Amino acid sequence: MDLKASLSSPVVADPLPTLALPSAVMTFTTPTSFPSPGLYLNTSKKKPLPAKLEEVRTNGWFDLMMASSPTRKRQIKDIVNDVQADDLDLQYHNWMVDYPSALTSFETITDFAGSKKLALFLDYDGTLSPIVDKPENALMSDEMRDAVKHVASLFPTAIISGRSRDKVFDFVKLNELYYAGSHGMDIMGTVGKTTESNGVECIRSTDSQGKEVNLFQPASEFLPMISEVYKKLGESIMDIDGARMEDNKFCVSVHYRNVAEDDYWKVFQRVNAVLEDYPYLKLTHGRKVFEVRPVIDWNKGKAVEFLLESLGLNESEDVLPIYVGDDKTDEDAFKVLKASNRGFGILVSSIPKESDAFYSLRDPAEVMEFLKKLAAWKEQST
Ligand SMILES: O=P(O)(O)OC[C@H]1O[C@H](O[C@H]2O[C@H](CO)[C@@H](O)[C@H](O)[C@H]2O)[C@H](O)[C@@H](O)[C@@H]1O
Repeated sequence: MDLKASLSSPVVADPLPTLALPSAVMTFTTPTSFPSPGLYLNTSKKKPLPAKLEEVRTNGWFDLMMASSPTRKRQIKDIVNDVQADDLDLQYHNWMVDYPSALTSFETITDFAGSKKLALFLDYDGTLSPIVDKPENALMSDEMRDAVKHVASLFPTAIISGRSRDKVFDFVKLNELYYAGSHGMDIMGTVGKTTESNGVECIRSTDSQGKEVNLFQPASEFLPMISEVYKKLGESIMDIDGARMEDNKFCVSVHYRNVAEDDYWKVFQRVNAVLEDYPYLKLTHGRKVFEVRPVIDWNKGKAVEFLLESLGLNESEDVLPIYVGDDKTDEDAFKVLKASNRGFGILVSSIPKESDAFYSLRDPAEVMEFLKKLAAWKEQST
């Protein structure tokens, strides 16, 4: 959707393939069925990870690790130099020509939305809560919670997070939302017309309030493998000061935010070594975190499509989905919206980044302001 240019470019066809579990969700073709635990533990098949450290270096993983989500200390060290600070400011402002602020472009957005029904998708860490050193301290402010609650009373709203669904619910504590945890591999949605997706059946369940819900868990076969690798990874990084693990149910995070820079590489090597034995798991990289997850063709973008479909919003031209997120994994959702030519992404970033989002917001404080403005606009216009 060329929202910035004309607000009306032609709709492009959905390029996403149809999937079917278990074999078709695999992003590589060799295995035709899911291996037994015995097989996948001792496999020597080529893993979908950079094989040699040299290759890894040239592929840019090392640079990524150094650059991702600079620590506050480093940011301060950087900005003590006024000239550098001015330079960064200028770079950011230049970048905003391509990714305008969703706040300053608010009228353009609402003009475009017109009478369309908005559907909101929100990432959690770095979007609704600021990035902090300890994952368990990434609390959402009460003011943010009120803002999310308010928009959710006006538009269908979902949180899509890399965290486990339970954990993200514990942070957000709002029953009026839909939740997708583990990068969309664990969705709790409405009991609507969607009973399956890509060959995976939804499971009928009840939520904490006893309401009937649909659970969609396309990676459930991977649970034993994930808990095994969680244990092995934990053992392998145990001696690295500051490195820590997080169990996100269908994926595992290895955090290195509190590791000395000189040891970053060691963390990567250890993770890589453990994953040598797991060709059915892949490694992605977030903000000072490695994310280990099943090699199924499922991500936050697919989760957005699934939720739109299950909410009965997928076919309608009158729906405008907006996705707000800060991380690499949110790019999958930005891409889906861009390709389907219907909605758009908003990247939360205080530094210039290449993205498939259309707009930007600097930080969670600006996200909150944007949500409040959306709610006020909706209430005024009805
Ligand atoms: O998809 P998200 O909701 O953004 O989850 C991605 C990861 O977020 C969390 O880690 C990030 O936030 C932490 C708390 O601010 C921070 O300490 C860490 O450095 C960041 O990477 C979460 O803890 C991870 O498990 C998620 O994979």
